[in-house]
Amino acid sequence: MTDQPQTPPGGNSVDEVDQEVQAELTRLRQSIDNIDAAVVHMLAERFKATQQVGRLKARHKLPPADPGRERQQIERLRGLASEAHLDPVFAEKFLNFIIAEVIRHHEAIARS
Ligand SMILES: O=C(O)C(=O)C[C@]1(C(=O)O)C=C[C@@H](O)C=C1
Repeated sequence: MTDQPQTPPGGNSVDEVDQEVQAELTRLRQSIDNIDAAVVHMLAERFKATQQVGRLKARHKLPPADPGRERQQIERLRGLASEAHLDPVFAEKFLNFIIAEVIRHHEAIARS
């Protein structure tokens, strides 16, 4: 990730690019950093909510996973992604990745 060469073969080094290009890159990266921070904060809030779901499920001996609910979420998210011009396949993979982690947490709560 960070060990990529700074200068591709035949390309410009970071020092060589025009100052305007550098300024544009810096501006865009600031925006990316803000978005990444928002994603982290939103994920933290989501995990706070799912931890509560995990405790509720454990207390009432409900199974950690709910495949029916997941199907609904995936359908909904794929629709939202398409409307937002985001690849729905990526959106589905992303949601599945998060849900797999949530199920792992639910299982740990149920065992504890
Ligand atoms: O809604 C639930 O029942 C949850 O446990 C939350 C959640 C999710 O992360 O959205 C996680 C696991 C389930 O399979 C479905 C959804």
